[in-house]
Amino acid sequence: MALLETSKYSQGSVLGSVNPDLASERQTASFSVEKLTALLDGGVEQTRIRRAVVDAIESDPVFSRENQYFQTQNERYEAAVKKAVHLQKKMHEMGWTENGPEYKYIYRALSGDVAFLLHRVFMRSISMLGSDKQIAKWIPLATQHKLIGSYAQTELGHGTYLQGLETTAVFDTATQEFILNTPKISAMKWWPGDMGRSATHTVVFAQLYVHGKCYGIHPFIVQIRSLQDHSLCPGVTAGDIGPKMNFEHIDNGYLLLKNVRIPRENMLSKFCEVRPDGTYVRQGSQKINYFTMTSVRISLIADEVLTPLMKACTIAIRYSVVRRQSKLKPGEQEAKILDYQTQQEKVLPQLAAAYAFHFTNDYLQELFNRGYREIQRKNFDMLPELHALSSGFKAMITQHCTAGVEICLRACGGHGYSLLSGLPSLYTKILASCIYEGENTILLLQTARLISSTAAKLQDLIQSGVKKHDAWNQCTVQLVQAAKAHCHYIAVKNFAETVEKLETKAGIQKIMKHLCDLFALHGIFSNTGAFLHDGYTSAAQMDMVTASYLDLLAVIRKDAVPLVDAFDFTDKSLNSALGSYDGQAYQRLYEWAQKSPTNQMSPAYERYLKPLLHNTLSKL
Ligand SMILES: CCCCCCCCCCCCC/C=C/C(=O)SCCNC(=O)CCNC(=O)[C@H](O)C(C)(C)COP(=O)(O)OP(=O)(O)OC[C@H]1O[C@@H](n2cnc3c(N)ncnc32)[C@H](O)[C@@H]1OP(=O)(O)O
Ligand SMILES: Cc1cc2nc3c(=O)[nH]c(=O)nc-3n(C[C@H](O)[C@H](O)[C@H](O)COP(=O)(O)OP(=O)(O)OC[C@H]3O[C@@H](n4cnc5c(N)ncnc54)[C@H](O)[C@@H]3O)c2cc1C
Repeated sequence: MALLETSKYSQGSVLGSVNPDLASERQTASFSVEKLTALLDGGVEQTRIRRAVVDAIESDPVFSRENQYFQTQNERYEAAVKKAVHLQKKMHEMGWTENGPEYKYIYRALSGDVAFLLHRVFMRSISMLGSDKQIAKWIPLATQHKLIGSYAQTELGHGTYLQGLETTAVFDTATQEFILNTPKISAMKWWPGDMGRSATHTVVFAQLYVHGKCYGIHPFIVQIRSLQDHSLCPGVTAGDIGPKMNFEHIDNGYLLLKNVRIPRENMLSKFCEVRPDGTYVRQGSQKINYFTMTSVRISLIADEVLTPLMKACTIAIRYSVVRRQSKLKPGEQEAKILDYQTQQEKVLPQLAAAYAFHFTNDYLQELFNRGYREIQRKNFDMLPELHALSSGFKAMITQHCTAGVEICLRACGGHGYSLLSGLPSLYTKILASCIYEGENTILLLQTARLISSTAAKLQDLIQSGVKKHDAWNQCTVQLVQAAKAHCHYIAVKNFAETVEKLETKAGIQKIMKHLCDLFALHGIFSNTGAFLHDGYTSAAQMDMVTASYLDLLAVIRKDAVPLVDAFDFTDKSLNSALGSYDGQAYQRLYEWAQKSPTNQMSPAYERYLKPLLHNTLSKL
């Protein structure tokens, strides 16, 4: 086997040679991988900065994820806190700052395996909903980690229906304080990240009461643990909610409040305020207090949703060219599984979606920044559109990418089911994105409030005497579908417009055009019924769609490995025995399995197995 020059990204003790089945795939790229990486990063300089951050993080043993698959929840949490604390030192050492060019690459370089995730959402809430005075007081403390924050909105009894939240904040004019209570078990805050063991403060969302009148949900800063000894503050009960499907590194917790008093100044008051005499004043929609969610629904797409799909595509496609199984042509050697059309039809549409949503994310971020600038000028006109788009795209993209990661996992057969492939962890983590920051169905229904076609049915039902809420409920399945289609259409349109503007040099525009066509055709191919039902396409046209779709699979298959190489993930960030740059999957699986604690002698032998076998033995 030729000892080919391995990428600087290959790791570990394996021979160090690239699997020739993988090497050959890199020799026929129709485009410049380096130029595509630079396009994804937004320029050559951005690629350089990102790689420098990756090198600095991955060369530091504290950030290693090598044993991650063998750790308990407690070990994962402790390691994540250690990394979060060490990161502060690292940032200082490297001269990285929150506003510096390196900051946005740190989380991706850590593969998100770091504590205090909700501390960032805590800070985002204060930046967006706090007055200038509150920002000046709390943001420096949070930036320097002189406190650790959380975001406590969801309760045991309510996550979706915010109007139903039961935590109360009653204004006491005499003492100029709010008194916070979670009056019954269903009011207990449940799920807030960093709440279980880390946070000293949190933003609590509670129903505001002044002089007996309820003003709806508002955000309040509450200290929950002592800054001296981390003991719980008076009236506060808090703890960890226990084992989860993933996010073992984050201490999701619960919070009970019993007559906890906080100063009037602790209600976040950029847009809503309670004056000393109890007068309530608000600027703009009352929903402005939901704005943190709107912003996080867009912020989470890149790191929590696109990166996992890109990693899953990288693992599944590299594995699909080193895994040979069964004979495609009699008499020849076993085929690479990526040569089977069905394998192409599994993984290549996911690859196209990863590129499509990368460009969708750029579009959303730009739209959000424009809307946020207006809101900062107290012009709330864009708020409804921002809400509708952030809700719809968060739901559509998380749903699409979660399904895509699962397809990549299943496309790797038995080895995909091993934690050592990296795929199960990617899947169980991305799955949560369909639930948190707004369960997807709910969010699609928010978008669907704009959808005209089903409005007609809604109108007919109401005119026929059906009550409005019943009529709405009887249309929700179609509304959800319509909202998804609406967002998918925008994603296709945006991808096509982006491709139009790409440089033709280096084969970039051509390969992006193929991916855009595949993404669009896959959308039609997967929803044949809807397109035929509406008379939008004829059966003959649908045959053309199918033919073009399947032809494109064979075309893109030739560039599949260079297309995932362009995502530029190091072996350490993939943390996958199947997806390494050198394609030595079998050697890594075997090598990594030896590290598993399950290969140390278990007490089960002496205690149970040996007596069983010997007892049986004596009878033989
Ligand atoms: C900070 C850096 C971040 C970096 C990235 C970090 C990523 C980290 C992610 C990983 C960690 C995950 C952490 C998870 C945290 C959470 O999950 S926090 C909790 C999230 N919870 C939710 O999302 C709750 C979902 N429910 C709702 O949003 C609302 O209840 C609802 C479903 C939208 C309904 O609203 P409601 O007021 O209850 O009733 P309606 O009648 O439906 O709406 C009334 C009108 O208000 C408008 N509206 C609703 N929401 C908004 C909004 N956000 N913005 C603007 N407008 C809104 C709605 O459209 C109605 O308007 P009209 O039609 O004009 O009446
Ligand atoms: C990993 C993770 C981290 C989280 N972190 C945080 C955090 O840091 N802070 C925080 O506050 N919360 C957090 N959450 C909670 C999360 O925001 C909620 O779980 C989410 O908003 C969904 O609400 P729910 O759990 O009440 O689901 P429910 O609303 O009970 O959903 C259950 C089902 O009911 C359906 N349903 C509900 N209402 C309607 C309706 N009107 N019409 C049709 N169907 C409906 C839903 O579609 C869904 O199928 C986290 C959750 C997870 C999984």
